Amino acid sequence: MLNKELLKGLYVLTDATLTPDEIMLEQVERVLKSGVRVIQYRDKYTSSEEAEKQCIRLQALCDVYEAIFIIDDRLDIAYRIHADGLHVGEDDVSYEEARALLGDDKIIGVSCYGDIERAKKYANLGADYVAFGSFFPSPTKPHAKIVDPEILKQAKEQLSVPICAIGGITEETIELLSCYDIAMYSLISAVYKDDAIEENLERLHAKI
Ligand SMILES: Cc1ncc(COP(=O)(O)OP(=O)(O)O)c(N)n1
Ligand SMILES: Cc1nc(C(=O)O)sc1CCOP(=O)(O)O
Ligand SMILES: [Mg+2]
Repeated sequence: MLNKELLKGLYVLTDATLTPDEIMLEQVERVLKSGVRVIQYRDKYTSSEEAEKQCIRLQALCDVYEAIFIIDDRLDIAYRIHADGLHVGEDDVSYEEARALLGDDKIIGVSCYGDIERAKKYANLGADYVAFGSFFPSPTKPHAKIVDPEILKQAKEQLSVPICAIGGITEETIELLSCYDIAMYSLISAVYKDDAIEENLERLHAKI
């Protein structure tokens, strides 16, 4: 049975550039050994066949650490490999379709950008978390629209599901969000910007 209580703290995503397949498993295991318990595979380019093989490896690794493994966008792979969960955005498969296929026990997160009404809609439909952002310029997603962090205050007041922030979150910017007392902070480059993964995570953990 999935432990949805683990939906808290740092939520670390993979990246086609910063975590290439040949070193991804080793990097993710270092992240898990540092105490992170929510991992996401996010890759827009790899073929479905190769992505599925990598997701099988990542799910097995997360199982060893009793961590949650979520796949971005790719409902077919999440279903076929019985992944812990899926993350969907506005241009992806619908939340409703994903929930119908994956069932109630799996975790489904929804991107809500700067839209509190979208978050309320999907939280009411049963989304297990909602993600807002980007709050700061993101090296990984430079064209993402910047969102006012005040939406996190509204979300805390109006939503009862775990709230997640994403976009340009670093050891400097995370301090600007910690006052909102949200459940999860999603990040990529602040962790994998260099090979000092453990030190990067230690500094980030100290800020939340
Ligand atoms: C936790 C979390 N939040 C946001 C995203 C963004 O996903 P992405 O597929 O890059 O963009 P959208 O499809 O949501 O517009 C994510 N992967 N994880
Ligand atoms: C995957 C993603 N989604 C975003 C959104 O705004 O929806 S920003 C983003 C990239 C996050 O990477 P970094 O921590 O390197 O900024
Ligand atoms: Mg998406």
